[in-house]
Amino acid sequence: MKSHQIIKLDQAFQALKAGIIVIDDQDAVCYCNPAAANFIGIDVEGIIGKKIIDVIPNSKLNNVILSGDANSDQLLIGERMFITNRSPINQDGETVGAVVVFQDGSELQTVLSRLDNTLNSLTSLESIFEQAYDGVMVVDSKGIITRITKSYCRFLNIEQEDAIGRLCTDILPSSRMHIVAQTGLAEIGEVMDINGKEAMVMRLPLREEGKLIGAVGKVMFRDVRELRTLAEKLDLLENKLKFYEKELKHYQKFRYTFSNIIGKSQAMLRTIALAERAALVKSTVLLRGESGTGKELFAHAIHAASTRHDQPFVRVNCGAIPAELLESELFGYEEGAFTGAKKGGKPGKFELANRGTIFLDEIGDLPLPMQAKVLRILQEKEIERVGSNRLQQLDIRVIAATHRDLEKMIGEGEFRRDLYYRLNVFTVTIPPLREREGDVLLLSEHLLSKFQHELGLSLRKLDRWVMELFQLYAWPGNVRELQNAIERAINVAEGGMIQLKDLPLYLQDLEGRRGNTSLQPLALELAEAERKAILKALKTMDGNKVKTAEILGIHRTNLYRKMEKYGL
Ligand SMILES: Nc1ncnc2c1ncn2[C@@H]1O[C@H](COP(=O)(O)OP(=O)(O)OP(=O)(O)O)[C@@H](O)[C@H]1O
Repeated sequence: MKSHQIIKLDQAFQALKAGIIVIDDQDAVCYCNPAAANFIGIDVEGIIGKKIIDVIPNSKLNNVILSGDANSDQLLIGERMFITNRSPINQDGETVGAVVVFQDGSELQTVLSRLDNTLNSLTSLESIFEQAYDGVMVVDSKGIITRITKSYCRFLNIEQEDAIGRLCTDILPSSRMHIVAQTGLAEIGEVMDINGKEAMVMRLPLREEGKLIGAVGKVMFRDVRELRTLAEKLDLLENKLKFYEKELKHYQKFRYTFSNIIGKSQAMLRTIALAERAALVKSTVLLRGESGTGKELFAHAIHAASTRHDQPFVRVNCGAIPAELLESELFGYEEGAFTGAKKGGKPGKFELANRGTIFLDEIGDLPLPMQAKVLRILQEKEIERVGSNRLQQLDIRVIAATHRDLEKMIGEGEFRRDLYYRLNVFTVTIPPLREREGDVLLLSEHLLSKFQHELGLSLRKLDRWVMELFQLYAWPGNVRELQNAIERAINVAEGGMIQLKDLPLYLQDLEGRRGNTSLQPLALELAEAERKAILKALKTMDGNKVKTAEILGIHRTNLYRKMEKYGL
């Protein structure tokens, strides 16, 4: 029975994954199972009978025989680490040998190093939790505080160790963390009283595998007044943004189409037809015509009817931008290009108009040095911001306009001939109002209803004399002048009719030459002839008023008075 048991025990040892070695009191190995032999790397037969020190030099098994005490630790055999357990074997009160059981520790080592890593991450997370978040509290499902940041404790006037383990309402009566931990419903942006201050907080439920396990609360703003200031700032910024967006849209969008151009006279119909053709091609368009004839209106309409209508339309008034700013306005600049340059730089008008149309209004007023630069861009179709050496390709359609006599300017060296040729590809000349038969009344009606609509007034009409005067007058300021006269008249007229007395004084003066009862077209004809004569003389004398007065045979002050009267 006993031997039967021993055989079974030996079989069990043979099968064991752990290594077993037994030594006698002479330190010689008397038993070694296959697992131990495998760990050591020698056959069982080669181990039996050998001194343990020759088999495993650092086994420390002989110490167990000497001390008679069991111990356990880690043992390195070659590169591998083993967990060892050593025990003395006693017989009749004497130590007759020792047994060591060793088990592969590599798996344990992996687990241990993972645990080490986890502990390290936990420490980092703890300090992040402390530092990154100002006031954070975590409670369990019953509302007991399990974690709370030091700064929150300072805010609540409590020690961290006194807070942990307490019910949240014990340290903060207005707390609702226990409720969120029960309902599972987040509360975000709630205002609560903390130590007499209105703070803004958020409370979020914590779940593990779908089950509610507690809640986390965070102070978003210690004092809602901070938030109000912030909101005000944000509001201001939003408003500014909206304003600039609107400005940009307004500025980058066409405002008129051909349908907004009023005119049925032959001269005007021909001009519109030509401009409509210009809209269909990509060529540069040069709009010419006296001031106030509608050149800008045509530029918008041409862009609106072109394939680029959904791209920017950027207008540059070449005469209105100071010469020293013109370059940066047109070409843009890089950050740091000059003192006062905006952070991040600024795109120029050409860049803003990319893929769309640039309208170079008053091109005749462009200073000579800039004419050369603009010409280069029109030729090369690429742009370089001020302070940059990066060229940007441009896809731009150019419409230019001027009321000035470019040919004369070229003769006087004020306008570059090469730029003139570049611009003078598709020229549309808009006739002055006095050459558009019938258009004055048509435009007057249109402008009357437009202004009345804008001002919310009931319909007013032009009386017979005003109509007559409007048709006789030469309108040197063209549609703009007519527009101003009608706007003024609408504002001063009483009743349903606009009369001569409602017109600007210089127009009334023309009318003043008539008799008291009825309009005398002859008087108006005379006035018109006088106006034309003055205009012609002024033109011939290049605007020199002393010479003009001389040639007309009138005194200079008289000339000034008449010029003012005729709006010259
Ligand atoms: N045919 C028209 N129909 C309706 N409104 C017109 C017409 N022509 C001009 N206007 C209006 O007259 C005003 C002057 O027109 P615009 O500014 O286009 O003239 P311009 O030739 O560009 O003048 P300037 O040479 O002084 O810049 C604008 O308010 C415009 O809307």
